Amino acid sequence: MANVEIKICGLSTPETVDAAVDAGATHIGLVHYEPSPRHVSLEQAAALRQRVPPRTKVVLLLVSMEAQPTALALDAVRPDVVQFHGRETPEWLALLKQHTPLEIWKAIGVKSADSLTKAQRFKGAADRLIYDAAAGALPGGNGLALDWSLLSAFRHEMPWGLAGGLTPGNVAEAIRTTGAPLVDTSSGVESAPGVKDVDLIAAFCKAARGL
Ligand SMILES: O=C(O)c1ccccc1NCC(=O)[C@H](O)[C@H](O)COP(=O)(O)O
Repeated sequence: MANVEIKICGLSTPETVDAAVDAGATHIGLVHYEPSPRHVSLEQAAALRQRVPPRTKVVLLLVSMEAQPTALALDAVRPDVVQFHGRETPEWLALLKQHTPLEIWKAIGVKSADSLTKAQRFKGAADRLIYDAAAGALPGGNGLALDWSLLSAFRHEMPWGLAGGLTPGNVAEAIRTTGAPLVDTSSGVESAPGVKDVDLIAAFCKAARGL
């Protein structure tokens, strides 16, 4: 578990970005999606991005945005990775890939083993798949876990990560069960929706590393 990558998602304040970086998160996520309690404007996202040292990668989350606003968002924030969490198709992502050097991640809502098989159509279009629980009230960030046994039984052909309902208390077991090379949390390190807790962020990173 020592080498597992850790993404702390839905950060919206300088203090919690610093806490994630200090705790050794490999990625921090900024959600640009107005209905989310974790939404940050492009201006806020760009300012938070500036605080992050090069060893920590910045992931900008977008949901079903058109091409022009996507390009504007990437230009304003200049993330290392763009994660799509909506209805984006492999064709759309493949087109975007021709126009940006950024890493492209695609979130997949997992309901059954079939969800994993179907997600392989993103091969060549996305650089990594993030397996999350199926969408609830929001496309992501619902604090719901997927059935981890589906992932342990699957032959992964693409780089991937595990999201959905991960907490400091269950992340070690999730890694043991699924073999996830990257774990991603949002509500599991919050004291209320959209309010990140610096102690929970530190505890999550420690637990993910098996410390
Ligand atoms: O976090 C949000 O509010 C959000 C809103 C819209 C799209 C995606 C969103 N989050 C994406 C993430 O990568 C979360 O970390 C992932 O869904 C896990 O969330 P959680 O189950 O709360 O840990």
